[in-house]
Amino acid sequence: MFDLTGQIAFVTGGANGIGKGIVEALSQAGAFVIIGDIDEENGKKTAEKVNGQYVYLDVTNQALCEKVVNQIVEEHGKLNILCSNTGIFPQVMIEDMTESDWNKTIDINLKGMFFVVQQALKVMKKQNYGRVILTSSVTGPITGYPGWAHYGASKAGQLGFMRSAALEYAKFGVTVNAIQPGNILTEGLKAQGEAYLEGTRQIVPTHELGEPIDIGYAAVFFGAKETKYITGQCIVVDGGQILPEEPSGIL
Ligand SMILES: NC(=O)c1ccc[n+]([C@@H]2O[C@H](COP(=O)([O-])OP(=O)(O)OC[C@H]3O[C@@H](n4cnc5c(N)ncnc54)[C@H](O)[C@@H]3O)[C@@H](O)[C@H]2O)c1
Ligand SMILES: CC(=O)[C@H](C)O
Repeated sequence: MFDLTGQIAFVTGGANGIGKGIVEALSQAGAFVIIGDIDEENGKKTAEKVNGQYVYLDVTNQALCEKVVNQIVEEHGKLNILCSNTGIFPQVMIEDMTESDWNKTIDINLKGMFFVVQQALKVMKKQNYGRVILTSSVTGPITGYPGWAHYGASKAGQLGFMRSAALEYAKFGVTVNAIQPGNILTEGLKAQGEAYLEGTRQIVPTHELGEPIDIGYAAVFFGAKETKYITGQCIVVDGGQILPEEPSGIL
C-alpha cells in the first residue's frame, strides 16, 4: 500500500543503528535514499547496500545543513521525505553534569534537528509537499532514566518543536510527525552495557529489544503520501514497554 517509488528521502544519522533501519525500510518501499552522517565509512557502506547516496553531514554545523539540503534539491530536483534521526545518549547524573555535557547532547539532538528540519521545511513549502519525521524517544516525553536528564530534555524538546512546526506548515501539504522508539538494539544502546540490556529485556513485555527496521516501518508510514491527514503526532514503537501499571503486568 505504501509505495514510495520516485520519492527522494534524506535520513540524518543514517549510517548506523536506527537510521540505517529507516534507510533500509524507505528503500524497500521504493524511495531513493540519501544518508547524511559524520561516519563516512559506514555511511558509504549503507548507501551502497540500498543503491542510495552518502553525504558528509555534521548536524551541529548550520551552514553545512543548508548546503547539503540545497545540494540534494539541485541534484535530485526535490526533497520529499526528511528523517531527522541523529542523536546521542551518553549517561551522566545531574550532579556530575557539566555545561559541556549538557550542550553536546542538546546541540546534536535538539539544535541539530532544528538546523536540518528548518532547511527541509523551506524546500517542502515551495514544493507544496513534504514529510518530516523526527526520531524522538519514549525517554523524556513519557519515561525517565537516571543519567538521561539532558537527553530526555532534548527528546521532549523535539516534540514541542514538532507541534508548532506541524501548525506552521500544514497548509503547505507538509506533515511533521515523530517516532518514539523504546529500546532498540544499536551500537548506541549496546554502549549502555550488558546489565542495562538484560534489565531492559526483563521489563519489556515482548522480552526482546527492538530492531532498527521496526522504526523504519513506522517511518514508511509517516513518509507515505496516503498519511497526509496525520500531522503533529507520535507513534510509540517499544514492544509495549510503557504499558504495565506495575511489574506483575509483565508476563
Ligand atoms: N537505540 C535506542 O534504543 C533508541 C531509543 C530511543 C530513541 N533513539 C534515538 O534514535 C536515534 C538513533 O539512535 P541509535 O541508537 O541508532 O544511535 P547510534 O549511535 O547507533 O547511531 C547514531 C548515528 O548518528 C550519527 N551521528 C552522531 N553525531 C552526529 C552528528 N553530529 N551529525 C551527523 N550524524 C551524527 C552517528 O555517526 C551514527 O551513525 C537517536 O536520535 C536516538 O536518540 C534510540
Ligand atoms: C536511548 C533511549 O532513548 C532509550 C532507550 O529510550
